[in-house]
Amino acid sequence: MAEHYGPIFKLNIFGDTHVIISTQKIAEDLMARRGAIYSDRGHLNMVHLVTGSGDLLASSSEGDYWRRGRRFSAAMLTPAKAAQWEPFQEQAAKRMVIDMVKSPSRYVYWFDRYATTVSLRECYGKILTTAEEEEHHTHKIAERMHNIERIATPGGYLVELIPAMMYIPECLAPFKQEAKALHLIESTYFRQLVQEARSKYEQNVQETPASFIRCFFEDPKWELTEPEVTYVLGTLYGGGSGTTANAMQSFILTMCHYPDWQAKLQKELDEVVGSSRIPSFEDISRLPLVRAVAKEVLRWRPVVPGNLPHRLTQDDEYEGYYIPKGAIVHGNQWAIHREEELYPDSENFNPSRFLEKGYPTYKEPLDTNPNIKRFSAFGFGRRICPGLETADRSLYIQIALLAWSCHITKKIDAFGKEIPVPWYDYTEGSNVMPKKFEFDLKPRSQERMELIRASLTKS
Ligand code: HEM
Repeated sequence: MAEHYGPIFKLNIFGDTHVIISTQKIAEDLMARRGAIYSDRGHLNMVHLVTGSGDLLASSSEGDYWRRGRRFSAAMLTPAKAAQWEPFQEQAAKRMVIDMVKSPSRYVYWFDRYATTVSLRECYGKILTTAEEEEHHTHKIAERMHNIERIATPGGYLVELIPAMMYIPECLAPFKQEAKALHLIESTYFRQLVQEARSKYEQNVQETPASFIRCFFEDPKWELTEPEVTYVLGTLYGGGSGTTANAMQSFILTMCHYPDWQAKLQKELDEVVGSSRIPSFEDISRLPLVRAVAKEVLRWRPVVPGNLPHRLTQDDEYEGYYIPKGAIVHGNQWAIHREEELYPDSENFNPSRFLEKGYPTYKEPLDTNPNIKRFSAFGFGRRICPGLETADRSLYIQIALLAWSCHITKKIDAFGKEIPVPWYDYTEGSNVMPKKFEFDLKPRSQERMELIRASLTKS
């Protein structure tokens, strides 16, 4: 569409103006530089009903609740604060690798479990001790995210097209009954997590581990009520769970398609880390290819290809182009990530674009670049993903450990032929992942697996 209509164009959908932006420059000019008027969100009646009163931070209007919730989230997720979770991320990544080797076909679960255990630890200080507990919470948050995805999908509910339906009494409106049931499930779950954390905190403050909720309990400056913080944390927990896991699924898919890049990744890890110790966060500054691969996976197969829609709060004009107040503005990541001037030969997965002089996206020094700070895969302006400092660490450590210890290939069928892996067969919705595909994953050596296992039992 962008090729046909240009880098910015308008669509009228059932009376709403939608503006589609397909270049980095326009996205930055409008959503970042004019962020004061481009940072509201569109209102979805079903999301509003399911989350109680529009309390999901990611979908809430740019009002007082969003500002306070956003301030709290940003303070919890600064680079310095993000670093404190590295030991848990390393631990969870090692467990992911060990189980992945045992059962690669359960890859979706292993990546989801990684994200769930890390998010629960960060948000609520919660440590899961049994496999049953892990399964329970991993499924619970995955199901919740699928429900939100489903109800937020355009065209799913008539009430989004005919807002007057909101006046129909609940007993005559099945959509309201469904929303109420979903609200009860998710709000009960989020509330239980907060209550459990509070009772542990009140029983023994000294023993309560660091977490976002502990910061909330200890400091009244956040000016959030407990019901509000319950949903802010619910958003961070949910936001951190699906996205990182989806990106890791795309990483596996990419390695199946590009074995040469996997070999280069393994070479970098072998040179920097060697075979007698495990990669850790301390190595990341000397692993530019690990960072470049993570960034290129997010560029090539963005997790949120259409970004989350921003809403304009007053009439605006951009280079002679009129954009009315209330317009719903889409930063089309899929197209932005395929801008040829920025990403030459953009259909090709090529981490060199961040590592070699001559590419427009090359940047020195290579001990900190490439990185994903302010990268379009995380959105734009005041609504940019607040979780990117923990997301990048999660991607780096999982990619480093997987590539150091394992070899990922396409699967071979009973006749010795490779089972093809699709280039783009993804789920629909705002937050996408590859549909289930087959691949093979083998340890590069038993010694490396043994090192991982031994380090796990030690800590
Ligand atoms: C690979 C991982 C991730 C990707 C690709 C991703 C991507 C995004 C994108 C595209 C947005 C919308 C930005 C916009 O509207 O312009 C967003 C918003 C958000 N993300 Fe992430 N995210 C990731 C991980 C995380 C993590 C780990 C957390 C929590 C710790 C998180 C929490 C949030 C929240 C709370 C919002 C809503 C912000 C707001 O509306 O003010 N995300 N994310």
